[in-house]
Amino acid sequence: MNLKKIYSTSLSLLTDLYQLTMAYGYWKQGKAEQEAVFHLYFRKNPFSGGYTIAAGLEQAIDYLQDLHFREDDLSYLESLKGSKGQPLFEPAFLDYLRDLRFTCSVDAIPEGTVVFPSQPLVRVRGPLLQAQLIETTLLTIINFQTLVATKAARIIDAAQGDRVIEFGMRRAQGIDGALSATRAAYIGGADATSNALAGKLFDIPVSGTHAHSWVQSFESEQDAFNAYSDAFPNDSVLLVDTYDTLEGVEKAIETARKLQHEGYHLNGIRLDSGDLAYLSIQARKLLDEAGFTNVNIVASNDLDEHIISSLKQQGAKINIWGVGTKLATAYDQPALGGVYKLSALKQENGDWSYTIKLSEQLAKTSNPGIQQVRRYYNQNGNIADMVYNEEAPLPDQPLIIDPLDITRRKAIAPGTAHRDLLVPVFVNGELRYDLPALASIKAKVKEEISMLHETTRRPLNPHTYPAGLEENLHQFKTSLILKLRKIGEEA
Ligand SMILES: Nc1ncnc2c1ncn2[C@@H]1O[C@H](COP(=O)(O)OP(=O)(O)OP(=O)(O)O)[C@@H](O)[C@H]1O
Ligand SMILES: O=P(O)(O)OC[C@H]1O[C@H](OP(=O)(O)OP(=O)(O)O)[C@H](O)[C@@H]1O
Ligand SMILES: O=C(O)c1cccnc1
Repeated sequence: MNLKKIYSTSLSLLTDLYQLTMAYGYWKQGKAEQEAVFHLYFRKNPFSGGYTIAAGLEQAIDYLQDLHFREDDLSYLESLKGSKGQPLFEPAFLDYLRDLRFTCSVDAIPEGTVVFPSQPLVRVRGPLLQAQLIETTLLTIINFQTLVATKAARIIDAAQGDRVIEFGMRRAQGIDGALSATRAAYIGGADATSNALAGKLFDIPVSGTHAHSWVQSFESEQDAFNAYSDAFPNDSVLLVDTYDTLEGVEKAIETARKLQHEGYHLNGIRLDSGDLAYLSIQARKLLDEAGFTNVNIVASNDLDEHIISSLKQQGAKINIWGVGTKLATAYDQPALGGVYKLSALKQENGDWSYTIKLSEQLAKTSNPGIQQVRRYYNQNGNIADMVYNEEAPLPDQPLIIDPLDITRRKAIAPGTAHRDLLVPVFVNGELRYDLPALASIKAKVKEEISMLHETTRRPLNPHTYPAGLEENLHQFKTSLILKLRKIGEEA
């Protein structure tokens, strides 16, 4: 399959087959237009961290806005056969799909917001068939970008204000993995990327050094450095570890002298192996002694937030961090585990019927209702988050209950400042959301993280931020669980 063809196709079939078979079933049952509410949320902060950064909404919006089945999609569906060779879908259903346009209302938490487990990042309300159909695509977009944006934020925190360049494309999960990872890493705080297409598509600053092959292709390391700096007299970062790192630094200093003589300056050196603390300290000493105090020291080699923190503690003299594999692939936790669950269905009499998915594990039992997330804060930062049912009245003094440990409760004093996190994105299929620029999403992440207590930010065994269900919603959920368990026992 030609890559160009993949990237120009409609995304309507970028879904699991079961979304289409359920759509057919709903249509046959006359349930296609029944109003339903789904929520997209995750159950656990990734990387054993204390917070998560929401990302991916812009691409989710793109997908929803363009949701329609083209003739080539319909021909493909027409060609699908059941086990007895009969067509999987009847022609009248394909006609229904041909005319289908997205008419749901969608509320979402803006990209770059700090979020916590069980909070809906996206709420979809509309015809059951449509709201169901979009599950997998929303999840594939939002799960991955949220994961990588969170990883990036942790790495940025560890770098304590130093520049971080994302180098991950070669190890990313395929082409879209690379592009999405670069976008999400930039949102999470990376300053630049080596990925030129992502630079072009998303207007992300691009940056880079050179590879070992550049040095290997010359007679000597010195020739290689001089030649590279001839091409980029003020923008060369020389990779010094092809043969012997500290000898490489000496040669880079020679090139820096040559550049200085010609009225230019060496931008930096890059270390890519060995003991990065020791080598950076020695390299800094050599550079400083030669008068090149402004030459940057870039480091790369399987870095992540833990190694960066350790190198900082060891007094490493690295001021730019190139981070690839472990960022772009979210190496230590390659999936977020976000889910999309049905929580309400409109009955014929116009009343909502609330639904949950039971599980032996409390964490896996979904929440009912038409949910909103309220964040309480004061001048020192965030106090607590509460998921509540928008359809039920809220008490003056709400009580937040941790769904996983009902003894963990937080009462909110009347008048505490708050804001609701889910904002309207589509109203009956019409886009009503001004997409923020990537740079402002990135700035938002910084601001959002600054609202968290340092104990919630710490990478290891962080304090659990108070986030839970409003008491009435919690009680309603408990009563639904008990009722459904009883039904199960009677059956
Ligand atoms: N001082 C240090 N403290 C903690 N971790 C370090 C330190 N120096 C380097 N590291 C990390 O240790 C790992 C060492 O990687 P590795 O075993 O591949 O060694 P290497 O010297 O880089 O070898 P190679 O030449 O194969 O790249 C990398 O993840 C690197 O970032
Ligand atoms: O280590 P990462 O965080 O993924 O950063 C990107 C890596 O990619 C390049 O080398 P490559 O991995 O191709 O070769 P190497 O392993 O021999 O250095 C670069 O020199 C970095 O080491
Ligand atoms: O520009 C670099 O130094 C670079 C780019 C990709 C991967 N590793 C390093």
